[in-house]
Amino acid sequence: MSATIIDGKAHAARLRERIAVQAAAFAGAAGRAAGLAVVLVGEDPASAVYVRSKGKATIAAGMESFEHRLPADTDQAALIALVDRLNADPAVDGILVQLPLPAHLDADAILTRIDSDKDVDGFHPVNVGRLMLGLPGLVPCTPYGCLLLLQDVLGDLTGLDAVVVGRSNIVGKPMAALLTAASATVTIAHSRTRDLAAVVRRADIVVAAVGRAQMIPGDWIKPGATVIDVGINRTDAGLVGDVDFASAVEVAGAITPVPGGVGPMTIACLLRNTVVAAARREGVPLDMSAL
Ligand SMILES: Nc1nc(=O)c2c([nH]1)NC[C@@H]1CN(c3ccc(C(=O)N[C@@H](CCC(=O)O)C(=O)O)cc3)C=[N+]21
Repeated sequence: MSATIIDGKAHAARLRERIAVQAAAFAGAAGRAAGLAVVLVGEDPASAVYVRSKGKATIAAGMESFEHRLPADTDQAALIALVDRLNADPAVDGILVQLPLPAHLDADAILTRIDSDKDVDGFHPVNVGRLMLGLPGLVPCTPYGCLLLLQDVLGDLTGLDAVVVGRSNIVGKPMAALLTAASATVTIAHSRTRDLAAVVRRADIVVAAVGRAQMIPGDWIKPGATVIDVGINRTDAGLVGDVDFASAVEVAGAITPVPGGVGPMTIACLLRNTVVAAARREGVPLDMSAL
């Protein structure tokens, strides 16, 4: 039996339509479009591609896009000065500083400098704290997109066994927090986990976010489990996930492809966070059930 393929691209397109409705409602009430500023330091080609598709999606959703491209040798003070300017700019509701930054820059200091109410990545310590406490805030885009896909496939997640493979600040840790808040039973596994195969095998939900090409084979997957593959690995064979799709699709109940799974949801959730941030800043009510 072959798994249902979770169409992240189609799901993201529907979400972007609903966001566009809310973005128009915001613009009508506030007298201006919601604005997203993206900062790219250096010219990593993959980052440039992502920034471009994000800019297009922002405009298509009826929001304003501000792009700031800085040379690779930009120093900390100059980047801090730009963040301060964007923090103070009333037309900017969301700020995203593309990661990874060149090694000579202190990424933590930059992310902490962003106004937490404009932190559409949800990486600021204040938003991380809000997520852990269950307070309203801005939630990291990739894990939020994964949660939406899981709820679409499974409905209520209460009591389900979820294993998150990977403990990064941008995916693994916030993913575990969201699944916990959704009343799943959550295990965070990582490179030091003993008998990872056995840990993954007991999961109803597997979220793979380790960044190692095809490291989770189908025979680790419990029959019928839902598999969310966050990995985007460029190999000679093209773009592949952290899950070995060919073998996993034969065992899973549902699985995201790479590309066309989680990636498009990340961008849609960035737009979602931008309109949510804009509405909170201006005190405009939104239909959050649409988002
Ligand atoms: N501050 C920050 N926030 C981010 O959210 C962030 C970041 N930095 N740095 C880079 C990563 C990567 N990322 C992706 C988003 C969408 C796709 C995406 O839409 N991928 C498509 C196409 C992939 C392709 O063809 O290259 C897919 O999976 O179907 C990929 C990658 C966001 N990131």
